[in-house]
Amino acid sequence: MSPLLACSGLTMRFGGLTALDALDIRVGKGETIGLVGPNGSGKTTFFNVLTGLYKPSAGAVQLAEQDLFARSAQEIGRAGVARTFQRSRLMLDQTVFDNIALGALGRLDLSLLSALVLRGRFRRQLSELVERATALTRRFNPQIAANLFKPAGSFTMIDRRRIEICRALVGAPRLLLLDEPSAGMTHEETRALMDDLLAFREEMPDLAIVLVEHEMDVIRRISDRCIVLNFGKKIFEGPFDALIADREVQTAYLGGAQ
Ligand SMILES: Nc1ncnc2c1ncn2[C@@H]1O[C@H](COP(=O)(O)OP(=O)(O)OP(=O)(O)O)[C@@H](O)[C@H]1O
Repeated sequence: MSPLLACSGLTMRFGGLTALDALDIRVGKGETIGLVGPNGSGKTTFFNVLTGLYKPSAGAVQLAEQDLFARSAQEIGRAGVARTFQRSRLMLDQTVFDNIALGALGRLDLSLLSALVLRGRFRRQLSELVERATALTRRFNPQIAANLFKPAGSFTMIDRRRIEICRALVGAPRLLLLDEPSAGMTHEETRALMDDLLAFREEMPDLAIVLVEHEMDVIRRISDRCIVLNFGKKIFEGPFDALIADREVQTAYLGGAQ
């Protein structure tokens, strides 16, 4: 069976710097991949290329056999790729609902024609979106669902992360890219968020996840398979236990690789 995501020879150059070097990465439907590597190894660049923020220099990207190489961020989003960012991108003075609704923009018809002429359909779309946002946030924390129209800034750090994940999920993606969800959180908060994600995966078994994370405990708990990057190259692919034992990975983390 062909994988959900298939990247081959994926390369991203910034002038003389090769940030992604002929990467071959495959992700199956429902699989969770832990993507690790030292600082500057290309993890976020991989996400930026996959989501259309950067135009790759060479290679091929397919999602469910649909060619996504160098497509626009909107097209890629519509094809089913969603992400969260390392640094929060929530609009803190806007409501939780407004923040989550942004994740569904590509799938809604928000044209003036729709708003003026097809008012019934427009209202239906909006109320469906409120229902979806309520259901999603309730899975993570009922308190968020109960306060959907309060500003996102009035929530704790972990709830803000949950809201960001809900924003990524509201468009019903097939592939979810999580960029260091534990950043800025305590160990307890990280553990609670991982519990959420594990519970979530049970409910959405077809959703594929690529998780960038420095916390090895998180990678161990949540990944079906791990991939390690170093200087934009894939240096390891396999189960977590083998990653920990791998000499090249150890050298990359301790420095002095290459
Ligand atoms: N827009 C850009 N312009 C020029 N160089 C860039 C750009 N984005 C990333 N890079 C470079 O590409 C390389 C990979 O960076 P990237 O942010 O993808 O690494 P990372 O593995 O995500 O690191 P970290 O773990 O610190 O987030 C780095 O050398 C970085 O400086």
